[in-house]
Amino acid sequence: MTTTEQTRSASGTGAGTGAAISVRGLRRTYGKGAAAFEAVRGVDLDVPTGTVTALLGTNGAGKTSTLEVVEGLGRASGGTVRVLGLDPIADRAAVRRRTGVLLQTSGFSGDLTVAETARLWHSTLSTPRPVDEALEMLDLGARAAVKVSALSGGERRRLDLACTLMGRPELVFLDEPTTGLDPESRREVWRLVRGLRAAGATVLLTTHYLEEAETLADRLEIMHGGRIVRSGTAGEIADGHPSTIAFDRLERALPQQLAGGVVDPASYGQPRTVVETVDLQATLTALLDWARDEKVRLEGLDARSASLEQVFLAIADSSTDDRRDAPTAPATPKGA
Ligand SMILES: Nc1ncnc2c1ncn2[C@@H]1O[C@H](COP(=O)(O)OP(=O)(O)OP(=O)(O)O)[C@@H](O)[C@H]1O
Repeated sequence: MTTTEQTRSASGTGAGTGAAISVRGLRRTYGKGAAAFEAVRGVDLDVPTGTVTALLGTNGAGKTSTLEVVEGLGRASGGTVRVLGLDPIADRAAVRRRTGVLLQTSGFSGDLTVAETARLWHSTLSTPRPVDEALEMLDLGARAAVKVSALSGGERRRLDLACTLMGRPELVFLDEPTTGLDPESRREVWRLVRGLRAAGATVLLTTHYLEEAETLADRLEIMHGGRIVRSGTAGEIADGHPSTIAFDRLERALPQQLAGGVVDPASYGQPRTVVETVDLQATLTALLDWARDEKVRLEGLDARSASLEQVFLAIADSSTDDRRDAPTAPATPKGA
């Protein structure tokens, strides 16, 4: 059987029938009084049913703090969250039956074998796939008799995933699913995520791998400083950002028309000349025409369209994280 056949198709939650997750004005504050720190500062997020959404962000941006509230594992200080049309805390049992959660660390006991761990997990679920099948899906069949403490980091991550998918969830939360995996295992996880999506499941994942987000996700949400600062497809997000032309430093000045686009190369991590442009073809043509006329050789010439990586680095560099300085909003208990 394929992942597609195995994944429960939720009645009334097929692709295009609305948002599997809807978050409005989400706030989350840690601590109290002068020590209070507002990690999430008014997040709006919609995850359409049957799609994959990637939540990206710099370290400490607030991804896990957001995800925990949506998963029903943490309380919001303000705002509303609906998951499959339900409240993830008040309707925890109903939501849990229909969702699979992969945390950053699973906490499985190292003393149990892979099969024992999977069987234990199996016993907590209402309509799970068979243990053997779940282990085979993650290529762990041959490791069934091995103690969890003896598994490699990548094998442990695959065991976590096998348990997450065992309950045939229609909504799956994956917090950094491929961290610690080798490239081959990472691609295997990507294949599984695509299979889930093809079966009509909804996936919300966090990742630090931009390639992973670009490859897997229908939509990206980029967080910084507790807020979502960019949303859209990878193409939409990169579109508003300039393309770049880079080459080794020259002994002579560039013509005015090109010099205007020269930026600090350090922001691209390069000790070279970097020219930003919103019209790559026109600027590159002007540069090459000038180089030909002036008999200048442009060593190490490199021209590239805007990438998600550039946008991400620009967000991390330029926009400030003002959470530590700002007063926090009054904390309102969820459901109050
Ligand atoms: N229990 C807590 N008490 C106080 N501060 C916390 C707590 N949990 C998280 N934070 C802080 O909230 C901010 C957001 O943390 P969070 O883990 O949500 O970020 P993240 O985007 O998931 O980061 P990473 O990519 O590093 O995992 C960080 O500054 C973090 O130090």
